[in-house]
Amino acid sequence: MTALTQMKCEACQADAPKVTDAELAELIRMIPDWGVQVRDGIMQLERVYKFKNFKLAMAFTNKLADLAEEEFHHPGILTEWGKVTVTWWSHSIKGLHKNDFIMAAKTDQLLD
Ligand SMILES: C[C@H](O)[C@H](O)[C@H]1CNC2=NC(N)=NC(=O)C2=N1
Repeated sequence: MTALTQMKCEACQADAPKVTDAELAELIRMIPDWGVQVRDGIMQLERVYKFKNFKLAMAFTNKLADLAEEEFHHPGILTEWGKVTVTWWSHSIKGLHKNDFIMAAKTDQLLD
């Protein structure tokens, strides 16, 4: 199977299918540092990245913003001194699409 980081996000229409439970179980194993949260009934992927200070946290945030624009798929981002909380879900389907797993894997690559 192609690595998530080699894939591109597809345009996610409102009628696009959410990932199935089986797909979720397979995909979440590919991004072991990410967790699944449910907020207001919406399933989301979330990871907290730690940094030495605010400047480094902000630099990561800006790289993530560029990635989101490149893929036209956007995360929730909470940037604080020394940490950045990143949350991925698909607004259009109010849940998780494969795009969110692709973007979580690509977010991890920003640390390289
Ligand atoms: C208006 C709508 O949010 C936009 O068309 C795009 C842009 N970025 C997006 N990002 C995410 N995470 N989900 C979306 O459904 C989405 N849609």
